[in-house]
Amino acid sequence: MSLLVVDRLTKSYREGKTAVNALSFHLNQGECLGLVGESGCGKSTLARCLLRIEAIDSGSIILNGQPIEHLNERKLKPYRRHMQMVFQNPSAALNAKLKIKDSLIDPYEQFHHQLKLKHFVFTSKAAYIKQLLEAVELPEALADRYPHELSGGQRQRVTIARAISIEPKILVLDEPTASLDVISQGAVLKLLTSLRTHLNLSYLFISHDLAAVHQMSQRILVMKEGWLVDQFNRDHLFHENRHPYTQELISIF
Ligand SMILES: Nc1ncnc2c1ncn2[C@@H]1O[C@H](COP(=O)(O)OP(=O)(O)OP(=O)(O)O)[C@@H](O)[C@H]1O
Repeated sequence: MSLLVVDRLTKSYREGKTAVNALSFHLNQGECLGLVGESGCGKSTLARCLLRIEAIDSGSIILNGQPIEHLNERKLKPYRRHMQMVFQNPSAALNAKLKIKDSLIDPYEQFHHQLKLKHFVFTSKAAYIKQLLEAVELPEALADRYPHELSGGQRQRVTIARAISIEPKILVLDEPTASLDVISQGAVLKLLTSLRTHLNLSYLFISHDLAAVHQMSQRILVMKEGWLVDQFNRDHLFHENRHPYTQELISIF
């Protein structure tokens, strides 16, 4: 059974524009599914819909066999834990007034009643924070700093540590390296790949960068103007029967 099944998901904004059109796909346990498309094609809207940050018009989102699209906030809470998101801009995602350790502990404090951690061990707040920082290859000393005292790459590692802290099944990664320089981008992608294996995570990896999506993913979805126009195994990227739009993306690969 797939971990996440999305069936004919549709989302329009008030202006009448349909940002996501009858989109269907599935995500299997342990895989990285790439989603590529140019700016404005609806990638972030889809991500926000999956996380139920944004209401959908129609379609269904089935997480672990349970339709979640109509659940109210109270009933949604047990499912929220299983799907976490990493945003493009770590500065916006972290509270500037909180020390790193306080941002990192926040998901645990929200969800600890329902957590059965398998990888991390909670013996004390300090010991747990130390494990989280180690997992994303950051020095323990950063725990007492504020976000502005970290580099962009370090800040994104903190948001990744926070997302994995409650051991979700799925990470929705929305352009997680777009705000970073090329060296940090490569390092963060490498870290994400290693975390997926070690924590048995599944990723929806969203990017406008086909090369990054190809590097990270086992299967690839291509979106254009709200529609899913192509989907294929990563090894089939260069097949001649690719959609013309995918071929256009390949030409600027
Ligand atoms: N809150 C909103 N209100 C109205 N229209 C919106 C809103 N958010 C997105 N849109 C529109 O929906 C479409 C899809 O936007 P979306 O941000 O999902 O695309 P994207 O592929 O993630 O783009 P980018 O890569 O630039 O972030 C765009 O036409 C955008 O203008």
